[in-house]
Amino acid sequence: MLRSTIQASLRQGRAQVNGRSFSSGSAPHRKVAVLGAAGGIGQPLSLLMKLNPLVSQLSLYDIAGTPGVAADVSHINTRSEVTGYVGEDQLGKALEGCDIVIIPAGVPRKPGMTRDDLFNINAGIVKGLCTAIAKYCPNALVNMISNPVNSTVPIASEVFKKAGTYDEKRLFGVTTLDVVRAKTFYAGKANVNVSEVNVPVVGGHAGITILPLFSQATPTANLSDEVLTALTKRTQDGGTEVVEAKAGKGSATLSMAYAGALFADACLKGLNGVPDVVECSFVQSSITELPFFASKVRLGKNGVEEVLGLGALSDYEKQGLEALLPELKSSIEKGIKFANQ
Ligand SMILES: NC(=O)C1=CN([C@@H]2O[C@H](COP(=O)(O)OP(=O)(O)OC[C@H]3O[C@@H](n4cnc5c(N)ncnc54)[C@H](O)[C@@H]3O)[C@@H](O)[C@H]2O)C=CC1
Ligand SMILES: O=C([O-])CC(=O)C(=O)O
Repeated sequence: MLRSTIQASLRQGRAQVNGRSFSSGSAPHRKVAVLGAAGGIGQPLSLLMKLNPLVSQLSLYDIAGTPGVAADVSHINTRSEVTGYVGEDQLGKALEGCDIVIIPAGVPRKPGMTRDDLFNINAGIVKGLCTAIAKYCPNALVNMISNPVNSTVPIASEVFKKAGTYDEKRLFGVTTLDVVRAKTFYAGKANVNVSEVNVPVVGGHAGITILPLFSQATPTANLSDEVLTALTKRTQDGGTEVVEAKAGKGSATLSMAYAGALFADACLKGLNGVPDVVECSFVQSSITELPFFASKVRLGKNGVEEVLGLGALSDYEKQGLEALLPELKSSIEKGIKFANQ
């Protein structure tokens, strides 16, 4: 995982790709852009991507503040060359030749808001950035962090369709933070080593659309229904827990940067041909009646290699799945409608 990759790179300047070890200089060239790089997520995410030896070129773009962030991050003695780009005039250069574009651009929540309350501002931001991606790096994998993910991913798909560049294998809503939280909370209650925990989280990325499948969690533990319900609710409300604790100063940034860096690292490994890279993500899907759905996805050289099924669900999880479908459907439709206005 990212942690071991980073440690290995710092110790030896080497990267593991497809079971082979490359010196950092000989791993495949990979350009990664962070759009919104000067923000609360963007800055620590830029730092973590700078530590990733699979990245050779790091492109940091924002509407303000990127020269400083790029100068700062560029002094770190790791493989990638860092360039800062500021303002729309420089967006094309930031994107040209990108293998992966990570998008944490947009406004965060304040207490009392839902993620959907961000739609009016963030939908336009995402539409603009995706229009540029279609023009300057149509083959890049897009990692969408900007909320509401349940709508911004459908917006991106429509923008790409209109531009004639849509490839469903290359568009991802980043739901890794839900998995990170589910693992942490589960380990606490199950009293197991958190580094060994796996929990799939499916559905979408807002409230009840976030459905952790604790019945499939490993290592297994005999938790009561009451505990499983509490764990599910805490995972669904994890974002709100942080928004309230930050009391008006934004939403999760550090844990999101970690989660975003993990997901981008998985995408890089997939591109580089590492086998059996599986992460949960909100992607075009046919495993439910909805056109987009988060589930386990096998990543490969072209992005999504396989969307994996849900596996066996408990009765509680089956009910959660039924309950989330209408809300997720309407968020998806809202995004599609906006993009086609
Ligand atoms: N997917 C997930 O799990 C999570 C998603 N988020 C979302 O990530 C987004 C960013 O959150 P923060 O970094 O905390 O916000 P922030 O306000 O600290 O940073 C956002 C950055 O985006 C930039 N920006 C605005 N318009 C832009 C444009 N057109 N092009 C490029 N950059 C632009 C701003 O200048 C700012 O630097 C929010 O929408 C938030 O809800 C946050 C946490 C978790
Ligand atoms: O809750 C928010 O607004 C930010 C977010 O998506 C999360 O932390 O999961």
